[in-house]
Amino acid sequence: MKKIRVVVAGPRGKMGSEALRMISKQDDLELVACLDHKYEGEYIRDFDSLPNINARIYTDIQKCLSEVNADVLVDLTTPEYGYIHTKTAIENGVRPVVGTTGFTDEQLAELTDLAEDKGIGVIIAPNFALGAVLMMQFAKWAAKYFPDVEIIEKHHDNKLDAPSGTAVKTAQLIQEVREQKQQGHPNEKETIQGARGANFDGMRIHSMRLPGLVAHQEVVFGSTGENLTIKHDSFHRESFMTGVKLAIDNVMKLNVLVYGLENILE
Ligand SMILES: NC(=O)C1=CN([C@@H]2O[C@H](COP(=O)(O)OP(=O)(O)OC[C@H]3O[C@@H](n4cnc5c(N)ncnc54)[C@H](O)[C@@H]3O)[C@@H](O)[C@H]2O)C=CC1
Ligand SMILES: O=C(O)C1=N[C@H](C(=O)O)C[C@H](O)C1
Repeated sequence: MKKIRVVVAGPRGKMGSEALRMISKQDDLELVACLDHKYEGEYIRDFDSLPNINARIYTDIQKCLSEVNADVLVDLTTPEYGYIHTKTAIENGVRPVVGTTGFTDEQLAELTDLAEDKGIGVIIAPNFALGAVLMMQFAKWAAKYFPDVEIIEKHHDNKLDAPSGTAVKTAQLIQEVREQKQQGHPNEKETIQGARGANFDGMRIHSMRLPGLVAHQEVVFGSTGENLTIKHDSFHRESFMTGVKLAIDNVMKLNVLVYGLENILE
């Protein structure tokens, strides 16, 4: 069996280290290298907290991709470097699977065009947890009938981007079906700036950051005399790994960029 040769960017992070553990258990995946911003030339096996894998760490993506003959780059880093890594991977014919959130609309559009030009598969998934993907789909369905909606996302306090990628993707999916509407009282005024949350096409997104949280979201719909709440919780980062594996397998069959795991679920 030919194994898929994978590079992981961000191997010491919360998600990256979980991805290494997942990859180490798969017969059809091989971790061939990692990208970090330090520890050039060291090996994953030398870190006590990481699985015993004989993969070298590179700090220069160009050098890494020219030496290791990778099929897929899994990026779990930061918005700034995730974008650079994704672009460089596409330019080098390596298929990116990107969990990193916080890309701008312009960056997503540019990467979409680049993938199309090169005819290369890319998956950018703001959330790899299957339950979260279903939560977003259920919210899209509900929004056809309930145009009054607010999104509350709750994350650990080491998160760099707000709102979360999942909240933005949820709002985008809702926007596709929701009748355009400015919610709340037409004359409402914030006496403290930000009190009503971020405004996405008239919908409000509220971001909580607290120690102890992992990744949680509620989509709350309001109507006369009733509320509907669609809720998802990730209590452990293992919850994202089924989706990461699915994305690695599927990106090998694609020749365009897809944004959201729902596009590859049967
Ligand atoms: N799509 C999904 O299902 C999920 C996405 N995420 C996203 O994944 C990203 C990472 O999240 P966490 O693991 O929680 O963060 P983290 O802070 O634990 O890990 C990020 C890692 O990236 C590394 N890094 C920073 N600059 C780098 C560079 N230039 N090259 C290589 N590595 C670099 C850091 O050293 C760190 O180890 C975030 O954008 C987060 O929003 C997180 C959870 C699930
Ligand atoms: O940073 C995180 O932790 C997460 N980020 C993703 C997001 O921004 O939606 C996915 C998940 O919510 C965890």
